[in-house]
Amino acid sequence: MLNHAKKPEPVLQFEDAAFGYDRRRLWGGLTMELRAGEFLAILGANGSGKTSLLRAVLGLHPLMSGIVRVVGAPPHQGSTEIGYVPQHRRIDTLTPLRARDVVGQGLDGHRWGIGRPDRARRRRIDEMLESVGARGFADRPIGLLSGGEQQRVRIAQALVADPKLLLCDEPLLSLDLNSQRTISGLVDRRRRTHDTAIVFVTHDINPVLPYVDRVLYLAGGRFRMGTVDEVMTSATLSDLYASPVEVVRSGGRVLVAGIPEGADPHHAPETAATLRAG
Ligand SMILES: Nc1ncnc2c1ncn2[C@@H]1O[C@H](COP(=O)(O)OP(=O)(O)OP(=O)(O)O)[C@@H](O)[C@H]1O
Repeated sequence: MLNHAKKPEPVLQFEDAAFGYDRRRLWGGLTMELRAGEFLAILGANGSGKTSLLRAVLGLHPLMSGIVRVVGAPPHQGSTEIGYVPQHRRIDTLTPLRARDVVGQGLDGHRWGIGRPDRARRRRIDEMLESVGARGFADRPIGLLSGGEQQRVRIAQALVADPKLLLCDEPLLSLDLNSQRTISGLVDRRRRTHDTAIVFVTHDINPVLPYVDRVLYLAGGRFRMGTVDEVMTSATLSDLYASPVEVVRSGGRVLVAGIPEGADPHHAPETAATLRAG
């Protein structure tokens, strides 16, 4: 019997896409598809255009050329298909919002927010807070929570309207190791339970190493895309940076040394020293 089942539509699609500001091109020639439940990590040098890629997906800035589609349609601001965790900034201690209010903001303008009785809305928010382990501080002012707690709340806000695509911009920045593990684990669980596709910008692959399906690595106007094993190698990164870069797998971690100075201050020189010592 012929199988007429249609291949599911990609959640995110780029076709020969190029991005830049004014006439300055940041990257180009990007063709890729992300399917439901896939976990894509975006790594790369500072200023290589990782956040800009998210801006293109959010419809905040047009591509220079090529095509980007979110669930088959051109991106547009306020899309209900996308949940977004912007780059981490500490929230002011005087912000007069409780954690649950911040999660509730994720429903404003969405189908869950309109015409629903308060009780249903409240239940939805409670479920979301529970799923990220934030019920215990649901009624505390957001500004008084720790960095890791605030980040749980931000993720709950991004997911509460049940998007098909979750974009996270450096969600682990300035979190301790435990919180990094918690946050990465939460994001992974979501894609497993809800088939949400994940785009996760990070300067360190290690906290998400167990979860990542593919890596998109941007540097110097070029990129490489593939599995961790394909991309995180000395040969691939040396080629991308046009300079010798050493990648070593040790104790289940990926250690990178020799990123050219100025290209990525997150990869501090001591990493190289540690590598040589190890
Ligand atoms: N609105 C804008 N107009 C003009 N240039 C911009 C704009 N936004 C960002 N840029 C520039 O584009 C480049 C890429 O910025 P982007 O934030 O996308 O990089 P990134 O890879 O996310 O960097 P980082 O790792 O430092 O967060 C930078 O040189 C930045 O200064």
